[in-house]
Amino acid sequence: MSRREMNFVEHSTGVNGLEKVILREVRGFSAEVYLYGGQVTSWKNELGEELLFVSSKANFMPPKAIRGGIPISFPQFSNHGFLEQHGFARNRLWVLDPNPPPFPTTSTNKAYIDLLLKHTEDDAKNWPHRCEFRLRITLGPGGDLMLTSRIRNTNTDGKSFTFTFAYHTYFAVTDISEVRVEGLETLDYLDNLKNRERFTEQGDAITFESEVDKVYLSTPTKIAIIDHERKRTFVVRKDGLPDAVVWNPWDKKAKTLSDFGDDEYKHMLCVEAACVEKPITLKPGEEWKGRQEISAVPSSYFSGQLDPRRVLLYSNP
Ligand SMILES: O=P(O)(O)OC[C@H]1O[C@@H](O)[C@H](O)[C@@H](O)[C@@H]1O
Repeated sequence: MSRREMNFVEHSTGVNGLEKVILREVRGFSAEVYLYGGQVTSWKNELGEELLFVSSKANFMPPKAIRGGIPISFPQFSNHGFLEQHGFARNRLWVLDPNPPPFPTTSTNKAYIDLLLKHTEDDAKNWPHRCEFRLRITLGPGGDLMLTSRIRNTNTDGKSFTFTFAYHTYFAVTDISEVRVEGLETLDYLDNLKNRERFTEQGDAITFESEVDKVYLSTPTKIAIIDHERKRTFVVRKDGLPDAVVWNPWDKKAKTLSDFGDDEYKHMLCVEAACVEKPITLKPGEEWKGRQEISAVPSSYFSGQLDPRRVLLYSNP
């Protein structure tokens, strides 16, 4: 199919009648986004292989968040505050943004949508602020998936607000015990399993043999997740998001999650571009931007560095 005939953006109905949007690119890549949560729930390569994990037990039913894909933690990461766990953005109905402010750079991407989350009077009871959260989700011609969040303080009472944030990305992996994460070695992290105590990561790349729930601090902008068995490497690139959360519930915790299969921990790993340690403060009228771009490449392309041809070809803004 030629690029001109292609339907890059299709509006459709998903599980339980929830509205979703399918993004497609010419070579066969696709992604699905639910308006509920403003949440990516599928990202497939040109062979139709699913790259994100969504639990077989996920509830696609408000008010619970969808377990898998890319939920958004806002305005509170996890339980680091007095709001509901991971904030409210992941269990609100977003709307299509009819008139998003332009991005400073022009791009020829066609498979994208703009979503908007407006803070309701109801939400304001728990979080007494006004804000506009604009989310652009783009599927690039090379299959890369880009999420850009623009959050603006629209308070009219002159008050600033403060938030923490994460793109809670669930990557699909073949076997967690054969997975390695590169880019976080020797960094400091807060261990959520040890009262957020601060430690320093030792040695080599990170591997997995038990529950992990860590917030790595001030990480490089590029992190690689290597799935040895599938010979696939996910590359996470991030901007405006200094931290990175790594989470896998392992067997015991998995059993306590009602929307997560007992053995599913073997096939997922969350690596989350985040801003946790130093919350962001916005004055009225100010805007913050945070961006995550993920790509999946054959592992042979990755040897400590991204393949330079891909970087040149697909580094879209
Ligand atoms: O079950 P939830 O609310 O989606 O959270 C899942 C996990 O999300 C991670 O980001 C947190 O670090 C964990 O502490 C938490 O358990």
